[in-house]
Amino acid sequence: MRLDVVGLHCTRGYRSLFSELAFTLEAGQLLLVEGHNGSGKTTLLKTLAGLREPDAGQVLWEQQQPIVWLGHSNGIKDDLTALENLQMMQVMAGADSLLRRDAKSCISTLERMGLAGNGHRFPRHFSAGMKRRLALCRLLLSSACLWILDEPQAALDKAGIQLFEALLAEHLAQGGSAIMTSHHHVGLQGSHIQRLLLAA
Ligand SMILES: Nc1ncnc2c1ncn2[C@@H]1O[C@H](COP(=O)(O)OP(=O)(O)OP(=O)(O)O)[C@@H](O)[C@H]1O
Repeated sequence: MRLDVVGLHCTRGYRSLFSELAFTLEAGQLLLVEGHNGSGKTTLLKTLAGLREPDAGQVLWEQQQPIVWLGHSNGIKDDLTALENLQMMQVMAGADSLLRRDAKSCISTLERMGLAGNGHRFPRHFSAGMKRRLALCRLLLSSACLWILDEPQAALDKAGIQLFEALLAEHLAQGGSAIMTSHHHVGLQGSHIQRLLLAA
């Protein structure tokens, strides 16, 4: 997988957030997008995910690939149980046939995310951190090579952050890539990590 960003320019209202932005992301690499509130991180991530058009420039894929998108909103349904939410995530990730949906993998995913025993509960009764853990289950249920994550650690406790970082490290070690924002310290290190500071 290879993603090239060339001459990217985005405005919001009358304000230019960034221009002539360029970078390349390859298999196994993580891009950390940093910057203060309002500097344009979410706008950049949405543009990279194809959820909004840039004002100029291009986002080029070597080969169009499925992605996992996780924004500020958890994208979970309060009126479905946690397990039903996971089944929905499996379908969204491409398991469109009833036969391919796998209840066992949903249960083990909940266990891995520290939500064992909560499968038949409704997320409307979950804490904010539990909802974020449920949302992060989509990372385990998808085989997409690129994760685009907007403040994935929001609302997570220390154990939740460690769990997320372990998932991310595993994904990168397997040749996956990720682009994420964070106002928290990210405890991963190495030459496969790039940083991009937006300073609008
Ligand atoms: N729908 C919108 N219409 C007009 N301006 C917007 C809209 N959404 C965001 N903006 C503006 O775009 C700028 C960048 O917003 P963005 O959400 O990308 O910032 P951010 O770096 O992700 O911020 P934060 O760290 O607070 O999440 C801000 O100045 C914001 O006011």
